[in-house]
Amino acid sequence: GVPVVDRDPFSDETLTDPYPMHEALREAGPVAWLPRYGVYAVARYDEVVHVLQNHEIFVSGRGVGLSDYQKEKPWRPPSLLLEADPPQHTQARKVATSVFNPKTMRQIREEFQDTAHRMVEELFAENSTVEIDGVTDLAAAYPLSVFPDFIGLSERGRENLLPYGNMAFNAFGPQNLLYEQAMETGGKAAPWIVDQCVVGTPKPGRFGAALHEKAIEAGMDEDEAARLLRSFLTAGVDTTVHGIGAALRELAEHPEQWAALRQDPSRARAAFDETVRYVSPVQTFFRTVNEDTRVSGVLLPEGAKILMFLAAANRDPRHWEDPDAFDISRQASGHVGFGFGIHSCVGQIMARLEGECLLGALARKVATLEVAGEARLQLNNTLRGWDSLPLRLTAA
Ligand code: HEM
Ligand SMILES: O=C(O)c1ccc(C2CC2)cc1
Repeated sequence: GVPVVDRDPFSDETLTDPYPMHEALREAGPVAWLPRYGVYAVARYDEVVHVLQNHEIFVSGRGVGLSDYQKEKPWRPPSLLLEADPPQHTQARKVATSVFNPKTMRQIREEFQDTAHRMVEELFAENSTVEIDGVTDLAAAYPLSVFPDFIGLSERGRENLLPYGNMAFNAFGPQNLLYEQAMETGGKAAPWIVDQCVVGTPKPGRFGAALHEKAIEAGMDEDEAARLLRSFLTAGVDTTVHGIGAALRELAEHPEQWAALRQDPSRARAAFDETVRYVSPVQTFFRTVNEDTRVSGVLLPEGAKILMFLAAANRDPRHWEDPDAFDISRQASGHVGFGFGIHSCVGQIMARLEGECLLGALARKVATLEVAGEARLQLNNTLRGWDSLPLRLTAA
């Protein structure tokens, strides 16, 4: 029979320190059974990639959280990207990438770089040694400074973005206390998000309006065009905040890696990518088995939910050399921190741009980056990231 791993991936204890569970899951076998939630689990690199690649069998249209949309009502109208299968997904993805693409990133690169440099400079306005909170002062401040303007959101109400994203990411998990609390707080942020997605609301000439135009051109109605933009507001902020926060934490915890980045700031993009592999800000996602199938000999019946441990796959010793080493010179390509296959992250080009700009600015302007106190995790059913990160920085 299938190896049973009787652990709760969504408990505060496991969310705080998931590594023993990742090891237990990888060692249990290619597929495991989680009796706590009645779902299958894959934690080895090869099996996670197998599930992500076979999107006709392991579908997204029935929800990529614990809830099966064929059996339960979604908490909000399903995403046209994340919670859709071909052919609907194919059309939405084509519209998304017609505006969200490398050319667009080249157009905004200078603006993103200037904002990062200015933000790092301002840290040292009063003193050449400062103590900051790496989350509020940098990891959250930077994405919230560049992303809403890029989309063309109204100046007022941007404080709704993080709570709304936090709700969406908790909603992929079970209806535990984290879920309930996030739905309460995020529910208050939802009206502003919904309003900002309405066709005609985003500032003309910015990405939100451009996306709407392309969606309407492609034959979507205004509700679909609004829902497509909702995807970017949902996924576009909490993820990069946690990705950048994770990079600051790991660089402060590994002085030799900080020194390597200082020595060559052009390694900033690679440092961010290694962070996404090593920390995996998006820890897990589900798929639903759409027809009886076998994975490494294990029969998975139609209707089964399968939980993919992206973070465990990103440290699988069967795939990675010295997986638990944070090494910015590693060739991290192929990691599943941004997913894999047809649903792979459509925003990764922006996440990488933000990470590269912020870490590059730090590497050029900051001599030392040190931990200055106890960091505090922000627990979430899907995301791993810091709530606060005391750091001490000295200017170069
Ligand atoms: C460090 C930052 C980020 C991480 C770790 C991340 C991670 C992921 C992962 C793992 C997936 C695959 C989900 C699945 O297979 O079901 C995904 C998809 C997606 N991401 Fe990201 N993401 C990040 C940043 C962003 C940003 C900045 C945006 C938008 C501006 C974004 C928008 C999306 C969208 C729309 C999808 C769905 C794509 C589809 O289903 O075709 N993400 N992301
Ligand atoms: O389309 C969406 O609403 C959406 C929500 C969350 C994500 C996570 C994976 C980053 C992606 C897309």
